[in-house]
Amino acid sequence: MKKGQINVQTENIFPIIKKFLYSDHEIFLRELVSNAVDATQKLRVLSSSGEFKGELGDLKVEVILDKDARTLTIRDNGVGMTADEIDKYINQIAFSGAEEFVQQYKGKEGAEQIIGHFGLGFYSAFMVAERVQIQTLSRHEGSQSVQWESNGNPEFTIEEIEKKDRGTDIVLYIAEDSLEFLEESRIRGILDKYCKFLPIPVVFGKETIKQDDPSGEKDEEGNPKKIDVEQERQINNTAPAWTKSPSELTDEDYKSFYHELYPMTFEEPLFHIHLNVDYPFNLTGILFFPKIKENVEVQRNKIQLYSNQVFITDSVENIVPDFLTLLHGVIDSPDIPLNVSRSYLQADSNVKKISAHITKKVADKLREMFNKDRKDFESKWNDLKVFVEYGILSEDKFAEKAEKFVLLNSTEGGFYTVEEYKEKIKASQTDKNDKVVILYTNDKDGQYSFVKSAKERGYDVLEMNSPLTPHFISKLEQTDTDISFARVDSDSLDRLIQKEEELPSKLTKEQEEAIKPVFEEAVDKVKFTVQFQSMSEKDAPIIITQPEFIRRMMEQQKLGGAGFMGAFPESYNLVVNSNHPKISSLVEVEDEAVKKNTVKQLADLALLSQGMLKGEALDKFIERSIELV
Ligand SMILES: Nc1ncnc2c1ncn2[C@@H]1O[C@H](COP(=O)(O)OP(=O)(O)OP(=O)(O)O)[C@@H](O)[C@H]1O
Repeated sequence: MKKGQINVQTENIFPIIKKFLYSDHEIFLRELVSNAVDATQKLRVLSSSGEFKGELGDLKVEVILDKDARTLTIRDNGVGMTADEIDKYINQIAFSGAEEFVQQYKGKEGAEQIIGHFGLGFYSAFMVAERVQIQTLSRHEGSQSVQWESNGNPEFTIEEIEKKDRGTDIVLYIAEDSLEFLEESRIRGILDKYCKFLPIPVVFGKETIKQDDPSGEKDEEGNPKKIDVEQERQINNTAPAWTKSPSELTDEDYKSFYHELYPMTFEEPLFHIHLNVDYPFNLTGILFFPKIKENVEVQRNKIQLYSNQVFITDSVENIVPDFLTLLHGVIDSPDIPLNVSRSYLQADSNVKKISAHITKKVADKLREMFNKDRKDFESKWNDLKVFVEYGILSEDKFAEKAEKFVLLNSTEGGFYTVEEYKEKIKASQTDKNDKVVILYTNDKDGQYSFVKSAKERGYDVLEMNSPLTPHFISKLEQTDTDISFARVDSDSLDRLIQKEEELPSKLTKEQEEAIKPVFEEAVDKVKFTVQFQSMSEKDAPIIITQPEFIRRMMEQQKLGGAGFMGAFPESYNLVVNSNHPKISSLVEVEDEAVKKNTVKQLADLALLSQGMLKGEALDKFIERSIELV
């Protein structure tokens, strides 16, 4: 047997790093600015541990665009590098000086905030530059400044230069195919996206601000005169709200941070959760609950993922549980790697732990709000319900906890937990098979007559009109097999909540069969099935129902999630109340035309009461009604 070591040829691996390491070329700026921030943070750590004795000065990172020279420079006044350090950290790909530093200074304040991990980030510069220079002066006293240069061949040169200030300039000579990175607006956009909350000031370009005139001159109204002053434009807020402790922040601070995150959103969030975990992983962040209205989709992709205040991504699907993507806010964890690829992120075990933790925190927060101030919780319920229902449907762990605070809303106005509601209606709405039948409407006005009849019988009707209702109630039925849900218009009340006693019918089976064809003729036979039922005389002569099961399946299918059933044809029951005087007296009518007309009119009225009478049929109905008047 022979042992060996796989040999990596730099010439071959280099193009791969350049082209494929990051799918998005703009990432190079995030990497270089992160390195510059690291370099200044390191200096802070060294200074506080007494190893660096010089002046820190104003630590900052500058991004400088020179369109004429076609260069983009990232400048810092951090630790700098000696020629030896360049050799060690830059010339050896995938040897991370950052990782080495963190190991060495473990436990020292600030050391954990170092961003780099892999020792690859610097080379992302070659995704956009045809030539890169590092001009650097190390923090060590009496150091010689040096310049490293390479066109990514991968040969490099290193030479002594004159550089007075401590720190590093990374100079990118932008390549022909990447000229977009010489546009000020493009660079500004990238910095805004990735660097908005970095812990060291990052400046780019200039801005004009108004300042009191130092000469002390006053305007006409006697106020200090303002003059325009040009100053460096700082991109970032170095101490964003999530890095502070909740006790330092007021509700207003949270709201203004929300608007800092989403400048284009005007609505206020409902409430927030401040995350702060040290163990078993590090995580900070603030999650905001937006008002979730009907449309679930537009809300997504608002959570921003950061690692040590460096923006990573805002498409967090598959990283946090699906239902959490409805929330807004920031999650920051140094344990989330600055990603090499998305699939890497998804597979990362820390990322998985983090998402389980957030799910738990969110459920706990809702539970706490419910327990602490139920009235307030109820007042927010309309905005919360889609989120909670979605959570229950998609995460079993969340569902277990949410059982205690998910609310049902009666059309009479009250809010009940499932347990409370069951208790409330048990006496009147338990059927002969001991099922507690929960009646609901998704459209109080559209199903008005059904809701009214149910109430006249002493039943309660819930209002359930979220887009997730069909899935949600199926889930509740699975969890508690003692209950079943039925929309008020899905059958006659006698059938929906079957009791022992059945009313006797005023018509014999033969009589029903004899007049049935007249009803069948009055409506579209494919869509409607005619049935006779002995209901109360006070109920309507005809009602149109749509069986709960089929309708729910159709709705679930529309939402996605029950696609296996194939398309359902629209189908309804035309339920004829054999005890209604208008129906029972039909058998005595001799004149066929009168009989037909009466049935047609009654059927149309039933359709009309449900908004199902349209077009030509409606027009004919009106004509016939005028005739009758
Ligand atoms: N501006 C800089 N000032 C001082 N040292 C730097 C600077 N940029 C890079 N370095 C050194 O070069 C090393 C390699 O940088 P590189 O970006 O390739 O990797 P990294 O930052 O360690 O990890 P990552 O790939 O996660 O960014 C750094 O760890 C650091 O020691």
